[in-house]
Amino acid sequence: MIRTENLTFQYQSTSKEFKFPDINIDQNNDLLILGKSGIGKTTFLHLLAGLLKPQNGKVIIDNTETQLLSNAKLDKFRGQNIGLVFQKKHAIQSLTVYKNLQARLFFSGSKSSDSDIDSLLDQLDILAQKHQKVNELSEGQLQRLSIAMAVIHKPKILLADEPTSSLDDETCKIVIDLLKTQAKRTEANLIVITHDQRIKSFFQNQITL
Ligand SMILES: Nc1ncnc2c1ncn2[C@@H]1O[C@H](COP(=O)(O)OP(=O)(O)OP(=O)(O)O)[C@@H](O)[C@H]1O
Repeated sequence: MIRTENLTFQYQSTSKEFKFPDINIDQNNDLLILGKSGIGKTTFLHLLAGLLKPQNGKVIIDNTETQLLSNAKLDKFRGQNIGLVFQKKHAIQSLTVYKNLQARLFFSGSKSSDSDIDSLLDQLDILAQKHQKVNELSEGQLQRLSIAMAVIHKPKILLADEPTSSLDDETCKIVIDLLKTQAKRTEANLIVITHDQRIKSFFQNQITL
């Protein structure tokens, strides 16, 4: 469960103050956040993830007000409870798919059996690439690995930043289906931010910034 109250944010070097609408998502629900380029979608997502701290307002995940946590506690909380699918891929290039997932588990302080890892890679159709290095993967396989890395530790909240903007229609649908399936599997709230109008029909709950 995630909700926000009266969130505002201002980058240090600028005079513009962002004011974000309140969101309130119950367990197992998804939300699509739409908005044109530059409106503040990534900024909002970073506030939800605790990568930025708001000037005012609250971000409440389960019963934790994350903006009140110290930086160290926030890092730990994020590592355990939040899965992030970014536009830029965060895997370590020189390591294999499997080693990247193990590293992700290590940093989140969670455990997963080898058979669970295999099952996830199989669902994402990259099991054959398990022992391949990241720099040997195709773009589509990299995208699937970034989803695997975002969900391997079974986060409560799965946040995706423009996961489909560079994809063709067919792959776009596959990626949204994968995100939804994985969110269901871990009983996570899925929040997707995008300017990609194609994915509107996939989400019941939507807001526009
Ligand atoms: N670190 C920063 N310092 C100052 N201004 C920033 C910073 N990051 C983003 N901005 C500005 O804040 C505004 C919102 O940026 P943000 O990335 O949140 O928008 P967005 O809606 O995600 O855009 P896009 O769809 O193009 O990715 C933009 O005008 C951007 O230039």
